[in-house]
Amino acid sequence: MEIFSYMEKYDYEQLVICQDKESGLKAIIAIHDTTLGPALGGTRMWTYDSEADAIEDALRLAKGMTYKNAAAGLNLGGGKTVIMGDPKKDKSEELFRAFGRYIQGLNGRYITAEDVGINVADMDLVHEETDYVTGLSPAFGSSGDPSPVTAYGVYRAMKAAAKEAYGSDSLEGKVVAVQGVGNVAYKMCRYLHDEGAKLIVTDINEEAVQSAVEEFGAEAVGTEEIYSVDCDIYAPCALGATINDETIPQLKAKVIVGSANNQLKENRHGDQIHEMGIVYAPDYVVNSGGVINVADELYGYNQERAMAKVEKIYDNVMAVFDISRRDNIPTYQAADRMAEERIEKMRKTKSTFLQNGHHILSRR
Ligand SMILES: NC(=O)C1=CN([C@@H]2O[C@H](COP(=O)(O)OP(=O)(O)OC[C@H]3O[C@@H](n4cnc5c(N)ncnc54)[C@H](O)[C@@H]3O)[C@@H](O)[C@H]2O)C=CC1
Ligand SMILES: CC(C)CC(=O)C(=O)O
Repeated sequence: MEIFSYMEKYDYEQLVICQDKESGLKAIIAIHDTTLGPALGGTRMWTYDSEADAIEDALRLAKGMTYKNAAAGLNLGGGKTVIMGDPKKDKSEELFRAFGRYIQGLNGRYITAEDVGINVADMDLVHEETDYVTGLSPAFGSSGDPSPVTAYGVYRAMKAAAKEAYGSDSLEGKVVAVQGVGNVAYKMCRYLHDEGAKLIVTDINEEAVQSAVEEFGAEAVGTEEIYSVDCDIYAPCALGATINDETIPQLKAKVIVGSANNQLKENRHGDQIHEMGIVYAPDYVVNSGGVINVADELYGYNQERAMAKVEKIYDNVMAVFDISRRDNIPTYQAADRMAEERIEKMRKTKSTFLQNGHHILSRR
């Protein structure tokens, strides 16, 4: 990848490569756009095949956060970190504290939280070195693990998409094919099961699958089978790019709603599923519950206030469907339009000179 051309094409602000020999830290912090405020986005720890893959993932995820935060109505820009390493083997206090020092060095331009491979205890270690971290233990007066709230938001989004596709938002009797039953999806499955949905699940982690079978009476299928099962709703909840040339022809679902980031491999796949009449609830509108919850920490965490905003994910998804119908565009474009319009309006508002500026972080 030609890094500068890529950054120029999608208007990225900054890419920070962090290396610490002592702890083995190899982290990439990508900041996409800070028009709305400091960039907030989680840290992912993953065994990437190459440095180029890691950089590309950080960049793509950071841009997604700009749109997610804007569409959710947050006064925050978009950024993300990836740490190259195996979350089962390579974690240490030194690594997370070294990482925390790099974040502190950005002086509030970027605030982090959990993502795949990272937990609350890891973020507590990062907090030893920086204030610019959220999703800390409730013992710090913080909001804790964002995944239960993300799960609730995805469930609400699924109800909105069901309303759009079937005229009723009840999920009773609906068959939902869940790809990846990790932190978010497992909790999402509980809401679906309680409402009477039938679950088909897959995961590379056998234990997680077994638990879903036992607790929710889910049917287990292989990782490649999940695309072609007979179902009403496909819920991609593992990693990104699963809506692609190979999988689209296999899909039987009428609705796609899941927690994974960057579900469309390319935009043209969003066009394709739109033409097929599939109701696609755009990923970053659907999975914004976690970031809405951790962002509330910046005002002094209040669970009731945060959950009131998470409830609105239902309306946000509906607003995307309305824009899609009004402008006759696929839903992924409708979501982008909603986010971009907000960023542009705020860019104009913020162009008025203010002596000492005002910053969301000054409230902490
Ligand atoms: N945790 C959160 O609050 C948020 C998570 N997300 C996104 O949701 C997705 C899931 O996140 P978490 O549940 O936190 O992560 P997780 O790591 O707990 O869960 C992911 C699950 O997918 C499974 N998996 C990986 N590759 C697979 C494959 N090829 N086929 C089937 N299963 C596979 C993993 O074994 C794991 O159980 C990620 O894309 C993440 O970026 C988005 C917003 C917030
Ligand atoms: C998990 C979050 C708190 C933020 C994030 O990185 C995301 O929404 O993808």
